[in-house]
Amino acid sequence: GGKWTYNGPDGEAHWSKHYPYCGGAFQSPIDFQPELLRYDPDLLPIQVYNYNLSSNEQLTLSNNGHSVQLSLPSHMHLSSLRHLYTAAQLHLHWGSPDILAGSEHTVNGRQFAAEMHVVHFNSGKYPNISIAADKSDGLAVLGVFIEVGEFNPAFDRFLKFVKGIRYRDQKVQVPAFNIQDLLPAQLDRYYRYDGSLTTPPCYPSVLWTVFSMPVTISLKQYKALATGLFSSQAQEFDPVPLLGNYRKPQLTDNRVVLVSFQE
Ligand SMILES: NS(=O)(=O)c1c(F)c(F)c(S(=O)(=O)CCO)c(N[C@H]2CCc3ccccc32)c1F
Ligand SMILES: [Zn+2]
Repeated sequence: GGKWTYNGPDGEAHWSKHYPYCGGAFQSPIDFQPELLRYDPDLLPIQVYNYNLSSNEQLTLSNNGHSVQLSLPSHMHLSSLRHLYTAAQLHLHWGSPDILAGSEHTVNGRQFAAEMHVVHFNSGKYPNISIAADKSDGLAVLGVFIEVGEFNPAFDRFLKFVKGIRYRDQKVQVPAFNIQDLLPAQLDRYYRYDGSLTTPPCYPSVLWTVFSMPVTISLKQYKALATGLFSSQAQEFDPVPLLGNYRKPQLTDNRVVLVSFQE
């Protein structure tokens, strides 16, 4: 799509000029404030299928100018939801090298260092993600909060290759690995609400599942993300660092956030 950024004249306050949904209702991310939360005992633990990819498969790691993105094969899917959702890609949102705050969703005002999104589309109803992207039941995204702490070997399976995708539109092939190792141990504790893409075109088409348990990566791993990437192309003169690629929390429009846990 057109050019949009996270700051300046094309920043998020201006997105709705070219992408009307960005100024609409049911936008994401949101702040999970205690008074919005309602426990729902019917929320089952998330079940992932075929996330354990074999290492002789290859995945495409790319810099799309807005994030670092890892393509995911179509035999990976989520099952415990009303429809069958097939994986498409995962990407991250992060802060800056000195400000370790870059998650999109926040918990009672607390922003985590980063956030990973695993994007799936409703393959039971739609042939591909582009068709599904603007349908109200089109997408299901898993959100994972990331804190800085212990080194994370699973994240290093792709973070160690970011040197090869420093500039926009660069891609590298990386050996596949068990994508479930990127998720927190507890898949039964999560926030659930209806929202949108957090980037233009901001379609209100996402069933959000954000795990309450964060994962950790080391400071060195975080810095690889926050200092290693540019949103500009390799041949451009003034390189634009890719950092702070998170949208601020949006109005809740009296939406209820269901939680699968009680304490
Ligand atoms: N935070 S988020 O999960 O809402 C989200 C993003 F933050 C994000 F950056 C992207 S993107 O494709 O990398 C770039 C802009 O669409 C997508 N891409 C999705 C949205 C629609 C679409 C269509 C085809 C392929 C991927 C996507 C996304 F769903
Ligand atoms: Zn995202």
